[in-house]
Amino acid sequence: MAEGRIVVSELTKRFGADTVVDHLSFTAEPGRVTCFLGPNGAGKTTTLKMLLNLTRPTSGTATIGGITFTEMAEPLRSVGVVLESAGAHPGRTGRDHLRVVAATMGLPDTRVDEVLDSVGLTTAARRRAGRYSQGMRQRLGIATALLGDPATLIFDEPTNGLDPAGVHWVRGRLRALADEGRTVLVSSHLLTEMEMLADDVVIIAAGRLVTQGPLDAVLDAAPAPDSRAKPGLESVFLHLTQEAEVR
Ligand SMILES: Nc1ncnc2c1ncn2[C@@H]1O[C@H](COP(=O)(O)OP(=O)(O)OP(=O)(O)O)[C@@H](O)[C@H]1O
Repeated sequence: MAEGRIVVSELTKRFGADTVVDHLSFTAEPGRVTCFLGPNGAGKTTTLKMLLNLTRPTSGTATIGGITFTEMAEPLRSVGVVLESAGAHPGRTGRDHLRVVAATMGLPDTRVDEVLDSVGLTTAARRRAGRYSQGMRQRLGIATALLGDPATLIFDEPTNGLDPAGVHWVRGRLRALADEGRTVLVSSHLLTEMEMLADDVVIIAAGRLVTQGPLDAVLDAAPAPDSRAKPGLESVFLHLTQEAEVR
């Protein structure tokens, strides 16, 4: 699955006079969960949109497996995406939603049943998506992203609004997907949860890279708030992003 590597290089986005992503470069590697972190308005969603060709970069490049999203012959089979806003039609059952998406990709209904099973949604699959709990909606989103067996998965705030069991489940699922060799990029604000999940972190503030690297290395490099304890991701994040904003 090495083909799923994400490479963001000198990516820049301006809206009028505002530079919201500023010469940003980072990578997300196959077989690892990379957590993409930054304060509100830092440019995370804009970066993900450029990666997925939902917004055109002002300059720079963002590639997945060496090519841009637009260059992919079968993007839905290469990249699975779970964005916060994405959802099924409320009047459609979960299974029917997946069948419609599968049909556009030329996939059989047997694949729908496989992904339903893999996210634990088989029994709820014949209920209308409009009646799903937040946790079921999140599982359906993940099932949709997995349909084409993509090498790369991109999640925007995957644990927002979930109860502790739901959060635990999503974390386990994302870990398993990375362990299968997939590239997993997760954008989130929830630092404690990300600390339990991340192999690598990419932290941005005001559109610029603040730091990136393996979680342990990022934590080790940070100045300890006191000599007794190793700092956690939250204190490192606050320290680095506040420092970046002051500059
Ligand atoms: N279409 C647009 N036109 C003008 N400004 C925009 C547009 N889209 C985003 N922005 C601005 O770009 C900046 C970055 O927004 P973005 O949504 O990428 O940040 P974010 O890191 O995802 O934030 P959050 O964590 O709050 O979702 C913000 O200041 C936002 O107002």
